[in-house]
Formats: sequence, C-alpha cells, structure tokens
Amino acid sequence: MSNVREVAMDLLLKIERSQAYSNLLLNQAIQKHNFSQKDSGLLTEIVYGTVQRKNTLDYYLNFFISKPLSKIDDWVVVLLRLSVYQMAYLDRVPDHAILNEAVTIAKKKGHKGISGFVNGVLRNVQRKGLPSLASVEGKALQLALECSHPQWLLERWINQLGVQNTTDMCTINNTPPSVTARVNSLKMTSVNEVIQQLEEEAVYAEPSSVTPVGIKMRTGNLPRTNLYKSGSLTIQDESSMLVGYAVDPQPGEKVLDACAAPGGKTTHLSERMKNEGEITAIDLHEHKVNLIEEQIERLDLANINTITMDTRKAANLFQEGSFDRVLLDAPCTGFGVIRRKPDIKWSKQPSDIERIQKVQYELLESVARVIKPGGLLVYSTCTIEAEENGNQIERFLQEHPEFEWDVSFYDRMPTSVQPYISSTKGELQVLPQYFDSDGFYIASLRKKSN
Ligand SMILES: C[S@@+](CC[C@H](N)C(=O)[O-])C[C@H]1O[C@@H](n2cnc3c(N)ncnc32)[C@H](O)[C@@H]1O
Repeated sequence: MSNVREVAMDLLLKIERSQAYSNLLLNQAIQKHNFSQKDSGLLTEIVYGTVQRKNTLDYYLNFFISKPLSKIDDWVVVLLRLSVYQMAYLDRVPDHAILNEAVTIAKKKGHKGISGFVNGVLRNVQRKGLPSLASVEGKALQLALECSHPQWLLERWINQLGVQNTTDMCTINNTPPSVTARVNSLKMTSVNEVIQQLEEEAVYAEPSSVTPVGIKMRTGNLPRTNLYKSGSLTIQDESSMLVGYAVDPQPGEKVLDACAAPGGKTTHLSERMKNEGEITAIDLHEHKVNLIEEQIERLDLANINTITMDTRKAANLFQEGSFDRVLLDAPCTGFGVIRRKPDIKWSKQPSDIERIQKVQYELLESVARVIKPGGLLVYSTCTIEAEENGNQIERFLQEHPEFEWDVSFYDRMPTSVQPYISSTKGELQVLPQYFDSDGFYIASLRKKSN
C-alpha cells in the first residue's frame, strides 16, 4: 500500500519542478493508488494545503534552518513543508506521528545525515512552536504571510479593491471550492426535478442561489450518476453559468464562441438556443477542441461546429458582420480560480499579466470585425485583475467608437447579481466571496447599428 505522505511528497515535487497542475496530478494519483475515501481526503488536504500555504511555510522554516532553503535539496524542503503544514493547520494528526513519518521518508529517500536534519528541524518546531506573524511589518507582507499569497499580487489587489476585499478574497481562496452543476434544459424540465432524481442515486444537492439553471452539491459523486452520464447535467461554476445569460443567444441566430474549449459555455449557449441556429466554436488547440466534441456528444447537441484555429485570424475565415453574437471567454491569468488551482499564485508573475493582456486585446480586435451592426460582444475572464478586465474594455471602447456599453445587460442577468452591475455600463466583476463562486468578469458591448 502506498503511503499517503510519500505520494503527497512526489506530487508536490512534480508541481515544484515542472509547474504541473495540482488538480490533474491529484486525480491521477487517487485513481492509480486506489486510495480509500479517507486517504484520498488526507492526500488532497496535504497537497492543496501545502501548495496554498507555501510562502508562510517557508517563512516558518526559515526560523529553524540557518542556511537558505534554496541551498537544500528540493525534496527535503518539500518534505519539511508538508510536515510543517500538517503541524500548523491540521488538528487531527498528532505532531509526533507527523515527525516519525517524515523521518522514515527521509531515511528511505536520502542518507542518515538528511533524516537527522529533518528530525532536528521538526523537533525544534514541535518544542519551540511556530513564530507569530503579528509583528511582521507592512500590511501587504503581513497579509501575504497570514493568508499565504504572493506580496506583489496583494499589493496590486489592495490598490485595485482595497484592504477588506483583498483580505476576504485571500481568506476564501484558502477554502475548498463548492461543486456546482448546470441543468441541461433540453433534457430536464426543472432544477427541482433534477434534485429529486439525484436523490434516488444517493446524491444530494440544492438549487443554486446565483443562477436559475444551477444546483449546488451537498454530498455524493455527481459524475458517477446516470443523470450526469445521460447528459442532463454539466459540472460548471456558477459564475461561468452567468455568461450564458449575458450572451442570451436566441434560437436561429449565428453565434461565435471565440475561445471555446473545453466547451462549458458553448454547450450552455446551445442549450439556450434549443439546438436551433448555429454556433461556431473555436479553440487554438486540437486536443482541447476534442474536449468540446466530447461534451457535444454527451449532451446530444446538434447546432455546434468546432474549428481549430487562432481566433486572431478570424477575419481571414469569416466575412465582416457574420455573427449576431460573439462570446470571447479569453485566456487569462486565472486569479479568480486560485481556490481550484492554488499553484497559480506561485507560478504566475507580473510579466504574465502583460503578456496575456496583449493576446486578449488582439483577440478583441479580431472578433470585433465579424460582429453584425447591432450585434453583441460579450467579453469574459476568470480573473479579477483590472488590467485584463475593465481597463481592456475601456481601451477597446476608446479605440473602437463603433461599440458602446450594452446597458440592457442588467435586465438579462439573474437578480442575484444585479446589485453588482453598474447602471451606466454592461459590466460585472464577481469576487469569489460574493457568492462562494469563482472570481469572474463579464462585459457586454453592442456594435452600433449603421
Ligand atoms: C478561458 S478558456 C475558455 C473556456 C471555455 N470558454 C469554457 O467555458 O469551457 C480560454 C481558451 O482560449 C484558448 N485560446 C487561447 N488563445 C487562443 C487563440 N489565440 N485563439 C483561439 N483560442 C485560444 C485556450 O486554448 C483556452 O481553451
């Protein structure tokens, strides 16, 4: 039987060395090792927790180790981090058991000197306790350590959103995300019907308080249910479901989903169009376009054509004014989904914002041409970074006077989010703490009629 902490160490090393995604690695490991539900829970908690708390754990470790952590073998640092994580944040495992496990792993992987070093550091942590963060100077650094986020990111957020919003967002980013799903309105008549049928399969959910098509899971394994397999549901965050309302495509229209994979929003648009009309779904990568195809098949949808291409070349393929509505769900830094992918905090740098911002703007300019006069452009991201959101749209509106804010956006959106929409702009920024959902941005613009 594989040892949970040893597997956790291997996964954390892979994340550290090759910036692999923690969620994908975890799912693979749980299947490969056939862990019990309890061990899967512990593995998930240790891996996510150690990634989430990385800077704080390193701050603690620096008090007990005289040389810089960069001078120590990476696997030893990872082993110490995951051990201190458990000592600091998990109540259910006694410190002496954590220490014994760490020393056993160190003995197995290294030489005697290393296991002695690991033993010495962890014994000191156990005896002296962890240093207090209360005396750390500077609000951004203190928050960075208390809530385990990079200081540069917090400085940006405090500037853009203020201290309270930033603190609330960092706090929720360290909690497990909710599982929510969208009901396929072509197969099921109501959310309540779905909830009742799921109960027959021992899965329990409640209606979403954010969107009328959503359910929020309480317990049970949704992907294993017949209802899921037969295409009555799609796992999707509630914020993403809002995009379907923003685009509001009508049966019979021509719609472009410009960055579509893996197809969560494309399929929602298709369901709302009752399978009538035509959706063109583009993505840059063929393997990702295949994921859209899989969803189309699972959900029995018939009005979607997929294309693998760079949307920045859309004008070569489509005539000016070809589409009634365009959704640009742009690639972004993903700072709104840190709860799901905590490694994003450490892998992204300020230069990534600049790089992605450029791509987003090129995509915006490219799709602008193919929208009909009077047609709609919906731009969305799963980030909370103003540079990728509101600032992009303000610049686009200045440079493209043929577009204007679509103020009717407010009326199309579910009442739950209306208080967050301004009366003069078709714009919504969801922070994760508003609805316990992903952080998300949606802007709606109309191309003026000739
Ligand atoms: C935020 S994701 C889209 C998520 C999708 N709309 C959904 O709801 O499932 C952004 C997508 O844009 C794609 N992408 C990035 N650059 C692109 C480009 N230049 N042209 C087309 N697609 C691109 C990425 O491959 C990625 O799948």
